[in-house]
Amino acid sequence: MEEKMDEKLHIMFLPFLAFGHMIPMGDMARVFSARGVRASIVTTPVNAPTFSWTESESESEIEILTVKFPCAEVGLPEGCENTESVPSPDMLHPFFKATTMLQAPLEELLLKHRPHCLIAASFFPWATQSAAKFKIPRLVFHGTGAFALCASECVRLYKPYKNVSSDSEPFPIPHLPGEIKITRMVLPEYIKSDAETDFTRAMEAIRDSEVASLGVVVNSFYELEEVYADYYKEVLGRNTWHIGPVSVCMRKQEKGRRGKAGWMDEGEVLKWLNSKEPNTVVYVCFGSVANFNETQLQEIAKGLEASGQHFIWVVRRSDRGWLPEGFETRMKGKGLIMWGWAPQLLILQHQAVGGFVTHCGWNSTLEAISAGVPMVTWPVSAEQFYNEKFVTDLLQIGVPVGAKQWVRVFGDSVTGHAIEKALNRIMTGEEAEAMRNRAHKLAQMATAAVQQPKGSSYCQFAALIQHIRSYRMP
Ligand SMILES: O=c1ccn([C@@H]2O[C@H](COP(=O)(O)OP(=O)(O)O[C@H]3O[C@H](CO)[C@@H](O)[C@H](O)[C@H]3O)[C@@H](O)[C@H]2O)c(=O)[nH]1
Repeated sequence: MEEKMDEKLHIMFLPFLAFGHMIPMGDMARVFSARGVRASIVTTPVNAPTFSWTESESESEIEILTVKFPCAEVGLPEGCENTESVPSPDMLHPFFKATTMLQAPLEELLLKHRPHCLIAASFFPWATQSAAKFKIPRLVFHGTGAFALCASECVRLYKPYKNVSSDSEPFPIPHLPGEIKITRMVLPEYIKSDAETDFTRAMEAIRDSEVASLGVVVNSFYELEEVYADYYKEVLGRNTWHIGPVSVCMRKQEKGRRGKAGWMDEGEVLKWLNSKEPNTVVYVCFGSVANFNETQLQEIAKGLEASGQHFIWVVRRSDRGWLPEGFETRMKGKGLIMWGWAPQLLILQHQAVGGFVTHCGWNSTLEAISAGVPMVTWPVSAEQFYNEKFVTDLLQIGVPVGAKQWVRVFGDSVTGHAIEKALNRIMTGEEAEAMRNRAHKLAQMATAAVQQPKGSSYCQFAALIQHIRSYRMP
């Protein structure tokens, strides 16, 4: 590209069409915009409202560019434009196919707007090549932290699961600093199988495009995972910039507007929390993908009731028939069920919240770390079992509930008693106190990381901008 030192830098964002990507990339675009960069986000019409944090469009500093999502072309119902609205697991394949068809419309936008850099989600492996056609560098956004990126790459490279005799035999992840032990049960099937499938080919394309890209932006901060940030960069050879936690930079009025509209007005939720003492409420939420069957939901209800703790529990369905008899009446004032979606960031940051039962999606994990809240870890799928190890073994700010099996969407079964026990461990007693102290220190570090002029993420952001400005595509 031509000399660009004087013109306003323009970064185009292409988030994957899932809340776990759209939310942090939206936050990230806000961070870039707040630091004087022109930011635009490419998405589809149904997902566009996810990126409107302000009352009116004219107030927004971020340009939203929409492209049509080819639902009909792949046999998806009209309006099915993000992973949450995919009606059944067998429709995920057409959904992914439709995402590959966004390549041509993206290229039209790249040609028209000529950004200085494209930050695209890892699930768009073709984005590196598309951007290169216009001599635009591409950065990759994975959505997860350096620890999980390193752990999964070491498992892929060294295949340690081949040398154990049973699914439950623990083995260390070779070459990964820290003697981290896992079992074959926490690995997805596609990793363990030698068969070549569409999925394994897609994963390979993702890796190749990452290597060919300008580098990786990580929503995390260097001090949190120093050893792994260095390992990812120096041993695995990826150019990386840790510029998070991006959610910490969101303005107060934007925090309740992430994702989609909640089941309850945020003012009402805060009022309810204000009526509780500090560190007495448990927040229970499993992100935007994981799900549980009715038996498991009943066990969660039993565990919450038996623990005696106050709680806010987000349940991603609207029918109530499965609730234990009289549960809502008994829990009146004590517990709040939010049917659908909650303003998670505001809840985690409230002083009444003292514990978080989480599936260990990276955004939830990092949001809890940044808010100084200890966790009960209940991983389900994706890279969540690695994040659990990070929280429990390395950071020591959480206790595992005991989920042992990687499952695509529906979580492994856990008894109410196990939930009650884990809740008591993070909420009361000496162990809880020690975890809370460690969590508070990490939260202070997270805030310091994004602060000017010396915060590590603040500085890495400046270095990234400098790198983009001076970079010349070969
Ligand atoms: O009621 C809710 C539920 C979720 N959230 C927000 O939604 C995001 C959820 O993200 P995450 O915790 O990462 O969970 P998933 O939605 O499951 O995210 C997917 O994407 C992540 C990033 O790649 C991965 O780490 C996960 O494993 C993967 O399942 C977070 O910002 C939450 O604050 C809300 O605001 N309200």
